[in-house]
Amino acid sequence: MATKTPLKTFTVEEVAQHNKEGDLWIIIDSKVYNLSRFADLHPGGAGVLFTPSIAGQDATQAFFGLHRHEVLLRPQYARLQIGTIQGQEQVIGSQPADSVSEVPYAEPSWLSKGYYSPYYNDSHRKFQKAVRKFMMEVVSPDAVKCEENGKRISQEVVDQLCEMNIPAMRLGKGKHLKGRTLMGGVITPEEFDPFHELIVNSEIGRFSTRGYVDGLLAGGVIGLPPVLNFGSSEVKDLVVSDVLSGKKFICLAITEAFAGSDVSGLQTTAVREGDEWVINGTKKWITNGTFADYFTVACKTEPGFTVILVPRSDNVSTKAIKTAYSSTAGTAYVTFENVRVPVSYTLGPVGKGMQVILSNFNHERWMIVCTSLATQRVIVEECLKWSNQRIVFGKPLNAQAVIRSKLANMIARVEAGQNWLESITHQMNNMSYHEQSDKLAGPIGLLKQFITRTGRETAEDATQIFGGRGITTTGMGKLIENYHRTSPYDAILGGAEDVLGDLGATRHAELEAIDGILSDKVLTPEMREYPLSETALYVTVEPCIMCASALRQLGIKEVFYGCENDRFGGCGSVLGVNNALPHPKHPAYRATGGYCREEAIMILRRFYVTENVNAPVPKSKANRVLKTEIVPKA
Ligand code: HEM
Repeated sequence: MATKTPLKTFTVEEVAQHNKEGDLWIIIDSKVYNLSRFADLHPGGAGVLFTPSIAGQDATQAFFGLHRHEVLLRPQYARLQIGTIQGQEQVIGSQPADSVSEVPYAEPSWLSKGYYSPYYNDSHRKFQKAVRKFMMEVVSPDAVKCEENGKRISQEVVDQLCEMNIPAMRLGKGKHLKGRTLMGGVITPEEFDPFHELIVNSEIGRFSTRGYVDGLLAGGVIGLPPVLNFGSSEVKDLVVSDVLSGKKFICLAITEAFAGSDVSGLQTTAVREGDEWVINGTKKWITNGTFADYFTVACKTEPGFTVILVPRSDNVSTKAIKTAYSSTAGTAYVTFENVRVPVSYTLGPVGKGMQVILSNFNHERWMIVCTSLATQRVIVEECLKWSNQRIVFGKPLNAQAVIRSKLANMIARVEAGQNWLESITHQMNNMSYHEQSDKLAGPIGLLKQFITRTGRETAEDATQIFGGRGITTTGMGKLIENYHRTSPYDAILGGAEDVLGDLGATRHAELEAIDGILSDKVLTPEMREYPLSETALYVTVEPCIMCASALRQLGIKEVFYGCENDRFGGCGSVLGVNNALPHPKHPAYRATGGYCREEAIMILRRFYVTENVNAPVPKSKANRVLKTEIVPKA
C-alpha cells in the first residue's frame, strides 16, 4: 500500500523566491501551492496570479474573497499543495460533516448554541447529527455532480439512502416503518415523529441544488402513498418493497398540459374492458418520470376520476422536459397509448380518485415547505458570510446600511417561516391523520404561500448582495444563482401559490358563510323561523353514512335509509355531488385522509345552492333517489 509522503515545510522567504512564470508558488491559509503549471489553466486567468501582491506571497485574503473554500478540496486543485509554512497553523479548515454552522441565523434556533425549543428532544438532536453527516458525506457530492451534469441520482447513493431507510421515513410515520432500522439504529421506528421527518427534509434542502432535491426520489414521496393507502395487497406486494429498497422508482402523474392546479380538467382516460383498464393520454411536468418504473396516474373514468397504478411498458413513453432547473429531477412528459393494466391496479374506489389525490396534498405541501425553508436559510447564511468578507469602497459590504436592511428582512422572513412551520408540525405531531386532514389543509396552504413568497423576496435581495456572482452558475455566488433560478418551483409544485393562499382564506370563510347561505337560499320562509339546528332535512335516498354525517355536522337532522354495506361513496354521486363525503369515523376516511368538515360543507353547499334540491334527478340515478325535500321540523 502506498504511504503518503509527509508535506515539506517552507519559510515565507523561501516561497517568495518563486514568483515568476514557470516558477510560481503562493500561500493560502498556511499551505504552499505550486501554481507553475496551473497558472495557464486558471479559470480566473494567469495574469492575476503574477501580480506582485500574489506571486510568491500569502494570498489568503485575495483567494477567499474570490473562491469558495470547496475549490481547494477538489482533487485536481488539492494536489497543487506542496507543503506548509513553518510555524503557521491552518485557520480556515473544513468543518466536520455533522457540525452546525456558527454563523448567526444559519441554523434554526433549536440547533444554535444557548437557545431552547419546546419541540425537540435528545432523540431529534442525535438524529439530526446522523442525518447531516450522512447527507454531507454521502449525498452532497452526488447532488453537486448531478445538478451540473443533469443525470439522475446515482444508484450507489440510492442504495445507501435506502439502507438508512430515508425514503421510508420521508413518507411520514406509519406501519411502513415497522421493523426498519432508521439511520443505522440511531432512533427506533416508534420514536419517529413529524419533527424527525422535518429534519430529514431540512437537511435535504440544505444542498441548495433544487433540481437534485426533487431528483432525490421526491416522486416516491408523493407517488407511493396512494399505493400504500389505497392499493390492494397484490399491488403493494408488487411495488412497495422494491421502491423502498431502491430497486424500482415511482412517480405521481396527475398534471397535464390541460390541467394543473385545476385537477378536475384532466383528460387522460381509463376505459374498462373486462378485467383491464385501457389508458390513453398524456401527463406533463412529472417529477422523476424519466426514470420511473411505476406511475401513479389520475385518469378520467366513468364515473369521475380514478387513480390507477401503471407499470412502465412499451406503451408508456417518457421524454425529458427542459425546465429552468437541472434535468437530474427527471421532469417528464409522459404518454400513455392504449396501456392495459389489470383492474386490480386501481388505487381507491373507482370514481373517487379526487379523494386519493387530495389525501396526498397536505403532506406534499408540508414537505416542500420544509425543504424550501431550509434552502432559504442557506441563502441567508451565504449573504451573511459574503457581506462580511466582501470588501467594497474599502469596507466590508455589510458596513452599508442598505445591505444590513436587506439582511434584517431576510432573517426576519426565515425565522417567521421556521416558527410557523414548527408550530404546524407540532399540530401534526398531536393530531390524528383525519384531524390533520380536517384542520391543517388551510394552514399548510397559507404557510406554503408564505414560504415561497418570502423565498423569492430573499432570492431577489441575495442576488443584489452578490451582484454579478449571484447570476453566475459557478464560483462564489453559485448557490444564490441556483436559488434565484429555482425558488419559483416551490411556488408552483404541489399547488400554485395563489391557489393555496385562496384555499387557506376560504376554508374558514366557507364555514361561516354556510349558515347564511342555507337560510337565504335553500330554506323556505317557514323554515327560517327555526334555528339551523332545529331544521330537519329529509333526504330519502340510499346514502352512505358519510353524506349523512356531513349533514349532521350542519346541525340538520336527517332521515336516511341505511347505507349499502357501509359502502364508501354512493350518495355523493346520487345527490349530484362529484365526491362522496367521508365520515371521520369511517375506515375509508382514515385511509383517504378524506375531506375535512369544511370541504364537506362546501360540497354540500354547492349542491344545495346550485343544484336545487327539488330539481329532477337524472334518469340513470333515479332508481336510487326516493324523495328529496326540506321541511321544517314539526
Ligand atoms: C490554489 C490556487 C487557486 C486555485 C485552485 C484557483 C481556482 C480557481 C477556480 C476553480 C476558479 C473558477 C471560479 C470558482 O470555481 O470559484 C477561479 C476563479 C478566479 N480566481 Fe482563482 N484559483 C487559485 C488562486 C487564485 C488567486 C491567488 C487569485 C488572486 C487574485 C485568483 C483569482 C481568481 C479570479 C479573479 C477568478 C475569477 C473569479 C470570478 O469570476 O468571480 N485565484 N480560480
